[in-house]
Amino acid sequence: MTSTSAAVRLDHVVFSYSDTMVRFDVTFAPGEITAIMGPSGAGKSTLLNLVAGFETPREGRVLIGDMDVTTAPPADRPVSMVFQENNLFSHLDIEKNVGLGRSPALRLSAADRQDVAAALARVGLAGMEKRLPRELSGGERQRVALARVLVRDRPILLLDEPFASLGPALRGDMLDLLAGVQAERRMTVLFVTHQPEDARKLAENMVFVESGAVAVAGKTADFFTTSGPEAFRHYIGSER
Ligand SMILES: Nc1ncnc2c1ncn2[C@@H]1O[C@H](COP(=O)(O)OP(=O)(O)OP(=O)(O)O)[C@@H](O)[C@H]1O
Repeated sequence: MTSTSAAVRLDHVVFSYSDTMVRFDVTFAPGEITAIMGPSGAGKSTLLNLVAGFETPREGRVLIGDMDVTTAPPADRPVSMVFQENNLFSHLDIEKNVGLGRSPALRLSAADRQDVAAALARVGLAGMEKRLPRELSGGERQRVALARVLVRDRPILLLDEPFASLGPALRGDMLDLLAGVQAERRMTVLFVTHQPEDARKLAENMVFVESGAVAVAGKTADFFTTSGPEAFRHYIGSER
């Protein structure tokens, strides 16, 4: 089971909430991880919501590979999403929460159940199938969300500060897990984070969003040199 890599493109997209307008014209490299950084309120979550289909552009197009998904409902897009929290249904055990990635009605074949078990083992949660989300730590809950991504097996993964509420050591473990999973599946990953070191560790590419638009896009390594973009250096508080 392998997702096929696909680019994500926002082609001259314009979108507005009541008093905020964003304009995005950007392409995310297929099969790679791109960190999306920028000040609070810059429009990072809005960008992910446009790709996921929770918001629809007023102008422009959203493309996933060759597919124009501009007006497609979220369920029809080849996308998985993990938020900072509340990814799981509290009344369903872990196995069912992961199974939802395969069948929203939880009609699971024997092969589906095997995939659920394999995904839970892959994220280090074998044996916890019957627990409820409240019986897990915050880090374990995010592992469950990742296991669901694995059984869903879509080519695009959107992550909105998924590890922000975890301590540094745990965050490091989760980044390693995510890097491993991405290397196996070659998903196109858009990873919103406020942590420069997370971007540096995980993401080959970086998109810096400011005031509702992409201010700079490039290789992550270039952002961290002394001649990296000034807006980014200012944002991370570096005077280098
Ligand atoms: N549902 C909404 N209705 C109206 N305005 C909204 C809505 N969601 C976001 N906004 C506004 O759109 C702008 C961009 O918000 P967004 O959540 O995309 O920013 P962000 O970069 O993800 O911020 P943060 O880093 O704080 O999560 C903000 O000014 C915000 O107040």
